Amino acid sequence: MKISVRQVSHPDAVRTFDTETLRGQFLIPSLFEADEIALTYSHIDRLVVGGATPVAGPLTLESSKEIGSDTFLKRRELGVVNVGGAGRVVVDGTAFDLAPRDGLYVAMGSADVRFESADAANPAKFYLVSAPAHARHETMKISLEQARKVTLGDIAQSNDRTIYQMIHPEVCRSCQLVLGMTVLKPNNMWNTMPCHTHDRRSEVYLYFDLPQDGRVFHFMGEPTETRHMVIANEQAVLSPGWSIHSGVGTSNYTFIWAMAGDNQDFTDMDMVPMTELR
Ligand SMILES: O=C[C@H](O)[C@@H](O)CC(=O)C(=O)O
Ligand SMILES: [Zn+2]
Repeated sequence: MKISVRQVSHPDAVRTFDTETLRGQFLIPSLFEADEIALTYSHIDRLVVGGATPVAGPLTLESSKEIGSDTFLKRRELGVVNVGGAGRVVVDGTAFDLAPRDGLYVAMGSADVRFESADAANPAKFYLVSAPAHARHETMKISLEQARKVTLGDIAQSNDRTIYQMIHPEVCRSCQLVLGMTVLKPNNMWNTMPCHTHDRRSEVYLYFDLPQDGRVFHFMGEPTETRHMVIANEQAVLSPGWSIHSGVGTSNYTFIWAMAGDNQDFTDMDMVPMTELR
């Protein structure tokens, strides 16, 4: 297991960042490395973001100095979504089979968490997002069928999409984490435009289902100081509460959004009028 730490950036500093600095602060370029649990510990709401990619054998979630507890989930909760081939997560001896796109909420206090692939030739890729927690809620598998579905957008604005709310108060209880998957229909490229901020919560996006040479132009920054990052398949981007988070792809794609902070109200967004954007 490896873990790297990202400190926070003040929005006044971000105005001066060049491309490399911007990417160094906000882009997580590599999450799914064979036989590795690769994590980024961000100080925005202490979100830990990464991937577990078991190929040769199972992988175990370990704690570390950065986490500060003897087990990773002693004071944390974890959201998992499988974006690879079929796999299994074993939580304190209970096995949860995760087909592609299945999610799992792992309760605070779970001591032993293992990740396995069903087929080494088509390994599972477990996307992981963890936030600090103060109470135990039950570990629960969440398929897309169980998720709360919201359809938004239309093809004329190239943003016809389905939002699957997976870790959400109406689906699966959690302390802080709210997580889901947004699937754009073919010929639709835009997500989250008109855009928003929510200073009460930080957010992280994982973009996937892009072809090898496909890219998402992801927009971030204060509404009057927008910047972009060019993002490839299976890369993640951190979004502090003050930043917009929206993107347009060279083809349609899927992304997983996850949030933590002061509330779990998905609709608590400060919409940015188009006239305000710069
Ligand atoms: O705060 C909510 C998040 O930004 C996303 O859920 C938005 C999203 O999935 C979309 O518009 O497609
Ligand atoms: Zn948002």
